[in-house]
Amino acid sequence: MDVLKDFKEKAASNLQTIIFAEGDDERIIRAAAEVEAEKIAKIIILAEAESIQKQAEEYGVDLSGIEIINPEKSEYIAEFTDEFYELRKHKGIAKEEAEKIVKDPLYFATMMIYTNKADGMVAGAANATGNVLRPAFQIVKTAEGISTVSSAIIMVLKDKSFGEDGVLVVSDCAVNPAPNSDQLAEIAITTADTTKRLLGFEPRVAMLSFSTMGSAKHENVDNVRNAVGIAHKNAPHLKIDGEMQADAALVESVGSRKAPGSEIAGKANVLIFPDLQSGNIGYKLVQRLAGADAVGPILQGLAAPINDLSRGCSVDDVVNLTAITAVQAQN
Ligand SMILES: CC(C)(COP(=O)(O)OP(=O)(O)OC[C@H]1O[C@@H](n2cnc3c(N)ncnc32)[C@H](O)[C@@H]1OP(=O)(O)O)[C@@H](O)C(=O)NCCC(=O)NCCS
Ligand SMILES: CC(=O)OP(=O)(O)O
Repeated sequence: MDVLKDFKEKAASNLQTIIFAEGDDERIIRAAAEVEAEKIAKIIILAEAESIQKQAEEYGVDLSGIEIINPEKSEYIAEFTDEFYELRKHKGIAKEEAEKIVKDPLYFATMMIYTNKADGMVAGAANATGNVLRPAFQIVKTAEGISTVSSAIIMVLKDKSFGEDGVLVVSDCAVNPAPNSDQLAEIAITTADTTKRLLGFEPRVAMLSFSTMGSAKHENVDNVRNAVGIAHKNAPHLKIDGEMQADAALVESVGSRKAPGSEIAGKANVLIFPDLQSGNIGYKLVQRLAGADAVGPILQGLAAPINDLSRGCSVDDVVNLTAITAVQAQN
């Protein structure tokens, strides 16, 4: 299974328009040229035309075929101001403030999605996650039936004995700092759905903790245990189990000792972290120490495909996340 190659091929089979909001970042410029050259998606990039062309020349990359829009001077500003004002006037926003906000590249790009001028968006190489999330929450909002937006990361490991032939989906590593049991259950169910949709394999979801099946007592453990109960009630068809430690989730011999009888222990291919501290730290440790590819964060539960990057991303990370965003946009 070469999931990253598969995403690129699927994206190329039905080209979507993806907008990059951070046109002054070298990795974004290089990735835009690569995505266009490999015909993974059609790219719109937000930048000042002269300045980005100068940068592209300096890097020796070709941006021909890529649409460049300067939000400050765009013909869409009046339309976006009116639309954004309508969306946010209940929060007491003034028209002048709305105009200033939609010129911000992250808001402008999100308005491009909202008004169907682009199919998906990738940002976060130069901006912290919260700055990418806020316009998404305010403008495109949540998909039907979703109350908590979260994120999934596809981890492609060197060791194929873990997860699904070396692929693990982990969540939530980017959005919810301290999810309660209801939110944790929703994160687990949504991540199982993302796994099935994007990767096609049957999710086996482990709800992680520092305790396995009652081995430790603490309110944080209770939060995870309650989430497992809620997830079972709300999605009885899904294979979800816990609470369990990471070794019990991933290693058969440990899983059978700590959680005998569990159909997930030792076989998990989806890991749900109990909170954002463990999730964000956990995925970065595996990425950096085990040399895994970490694609995402892929936002789940938004009404449109808008995805975040880590500021530590490489050009390859941007290209891979763009392919996934394009595949999401096809659905
Ligand atoms: C997501 C985040 C930016 C929102 O926090 P905030 O700026 O304090 O915003 P608020 O809580 O006031 O919410 C802003 C809006 O987003 C909505 N919202 C917040 N979290 C949400 C979630 N998880 N799902 C859906 N909607 C959400 C709120 O309902 C609100 O909507 P409204 O403005 O229409 O009323 C914040 O939770 C955050 O910073 N998360 C951590 C991001 C991060 O640093 N990750 C680590 C690196 S990847
Ligand atoms: C996902 C993430 O951790 O993003 P950043 O590195 O930009 O904070």
